[in-house]
Amino acid sequence: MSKPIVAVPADTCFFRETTWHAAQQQYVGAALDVAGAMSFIIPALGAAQDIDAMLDRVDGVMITGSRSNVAPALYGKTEEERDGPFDPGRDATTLPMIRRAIERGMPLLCICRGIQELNVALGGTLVSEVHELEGRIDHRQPPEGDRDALFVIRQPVRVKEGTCLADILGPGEVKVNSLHRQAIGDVAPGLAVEAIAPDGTVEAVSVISAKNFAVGVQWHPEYWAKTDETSRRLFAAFGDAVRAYARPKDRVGAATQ
Ligand SMILES: N[C@@H](CCC(=O)NCCCC(=O)O)C(=O)O
Repeated sequence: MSKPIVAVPADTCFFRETTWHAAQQQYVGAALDVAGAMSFIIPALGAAQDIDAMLDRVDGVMITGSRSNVAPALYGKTEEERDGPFDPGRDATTLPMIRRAIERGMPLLCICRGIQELNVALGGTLVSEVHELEGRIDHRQPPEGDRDALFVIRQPVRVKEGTCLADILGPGEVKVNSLHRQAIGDVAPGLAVEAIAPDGTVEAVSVISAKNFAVGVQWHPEYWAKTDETSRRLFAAFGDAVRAYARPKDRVGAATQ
């Protein structure tokens, strides 16, 4: 059986005087090395693309983190300067892809911005500048250091009993990294909260009606997926789901050879 393939929606980036559609090495590398899945990076071109035609050709969807934020208008909020930076092309691609992947029963892993997109896609809201909210801790990346320092494993989160995540990680406390200014506000109907930070910030959710693995995490399991057991287990579970989803299609392929 060839390695399964996951769709990875790109960020819109601008460098060398032009626009690129890109995904970071840490995500596609963890998908290949730990989940055992190849990545098709999907341009952030929104409705101009046939989402179903793309999903027909993959075995799962991984929504990555990004420094950009979901447009506030998508969750009924008036836009403020502090809500940016934005990536409307990514929003226009990820939100319909998330909804369609769930409807089709495809494995779905949403990371950091990805959990925020999952929540908005299903009707929830976000809060900005979490660290300024009463009783909340600072979830932003550490103020300095190299990339390893920014993604250091440092924050406790509690995985709730009886959840999808508890089946993968075990219930109780795990340590994660944290690099986000926004967080889930109103949890979307159809999402179950699976893990929370000590200040009550939602750190993981799952799709209640999902016919497959459909999990969002606010932290970054991709970064230490090879060496951190909590991170590794999450990516391994995603890979198992993607391979199981691919198997029937692989048999069809073999049958027609
Ligand atoms: N922009 C959102 C989501 C944060 C996120 O995905 N961070 C990852 C970026 C880290 C990096 O790649 O440098 C928020 O701030 O909440």
